[in-house]
Amino acid sequence: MGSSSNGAAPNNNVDKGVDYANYFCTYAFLYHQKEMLSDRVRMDAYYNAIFQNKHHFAGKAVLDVGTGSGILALWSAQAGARKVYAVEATKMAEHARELVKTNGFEHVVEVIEGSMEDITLPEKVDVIISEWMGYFLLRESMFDSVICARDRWLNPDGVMYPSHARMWVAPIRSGLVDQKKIDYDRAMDDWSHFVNETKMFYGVDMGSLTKPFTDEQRKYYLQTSLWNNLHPNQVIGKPAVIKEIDCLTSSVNDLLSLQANTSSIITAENTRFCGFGGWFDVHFRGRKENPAKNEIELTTAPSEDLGTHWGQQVFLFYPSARVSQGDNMTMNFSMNRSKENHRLLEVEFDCELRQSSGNSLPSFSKKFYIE
Ligand SMILES: C[S@@+](CC[C@H](N)C(=O)[O-])C[C@H]1O[C@@H](n2cnc3c(N)ncnc32)[C@H](O)[C@@H]1O
Repeated sequence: MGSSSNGAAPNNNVDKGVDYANYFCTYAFLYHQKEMLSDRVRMDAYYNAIFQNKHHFAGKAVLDVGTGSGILALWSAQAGARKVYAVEATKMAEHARELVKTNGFEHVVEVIEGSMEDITLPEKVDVIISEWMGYFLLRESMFDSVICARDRWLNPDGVMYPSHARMWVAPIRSGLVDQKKIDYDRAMDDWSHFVNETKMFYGVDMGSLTKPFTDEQRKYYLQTSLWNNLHPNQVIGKPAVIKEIDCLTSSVNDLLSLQANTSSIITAENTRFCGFGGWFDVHFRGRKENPAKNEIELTTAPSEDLGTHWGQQVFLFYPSARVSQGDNMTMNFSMNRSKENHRLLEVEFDCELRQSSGNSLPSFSKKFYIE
């Protein structure tokens, strides 16, 4: 990432072996690639973005950052690309190479096994395509690698696929808030029995470990965000955008620490506020000088029919609070990367609820881990 021109390169000191074990290794399995390839919302969005905008691909050089099975590289070739460089860090590159061969595009797609940050291409490219989005958009921090690729290899008039991204949060109701408290209480009851029995039967007092065990369980059950497929009727307030990203210009520095002050009007009548749901969308718009003919959106918002494998991240507040239509929730949102693992995130909400009557409830805040 050394040649990044407009962003810091904070991950130069990441141990590659540890990063492989923690992150890349799952992508080497076909079952994991299949999960992404079976996500119809994701597949349709990328497919339509490419085939409804063939003018961006026909006769062009394309770079697919993190090609996985090679699907986006193959579609780019089918849409008429002159050359596609398909870069993949894991051994999945071998399967991608096989698919390129059996689908008859060996003369166009070159699969390169290696990390995007380390490899060299013989030319600059007209298009960078990548499916880099993690849970709540930025988990996995893979967009860093796309930024690195863009700064090194994209022609000055090149286009990014996707071109834009947004992060959203909204107040929600969810029965999970009670369930997680019950699970936590059970785990702590079980610990009490365990301490008593260990003392009684084996003569050792484990009581001094109650505090660290409590911290551990509290983090797991009450302070870690959850994957969930929310139904739209669980969203009880107006969703708010907390971050907008222009993939052509944003830098790694822009993503290291996010802050947003925003608010949401409660839209549901007399209900429970249980926390926040978070999701993202990405857009394929080309660039101003070379726009898409058909703009495509890929959204991971709560949906009645087809969800995505990203679902939504749910941040639960216990106990829940009664809210009513017209109440105003103000939020101070911040998000940082975990110090232990730059691919994981820590999120903090500072909130205040002003009721439609004019009363303000005491402010509340909570920190969550996205693991
Ligand atoms: C979310 S998957 C997408 C796979 C495929 N493009 C698709 O859309 O089905 C991301 C892929 O990028 C690869 N990857 C992530 N960071 C990379 C990097 N810095 N260099 C090369 N490959 C990378 C992962 O191993 C994984 O296979």
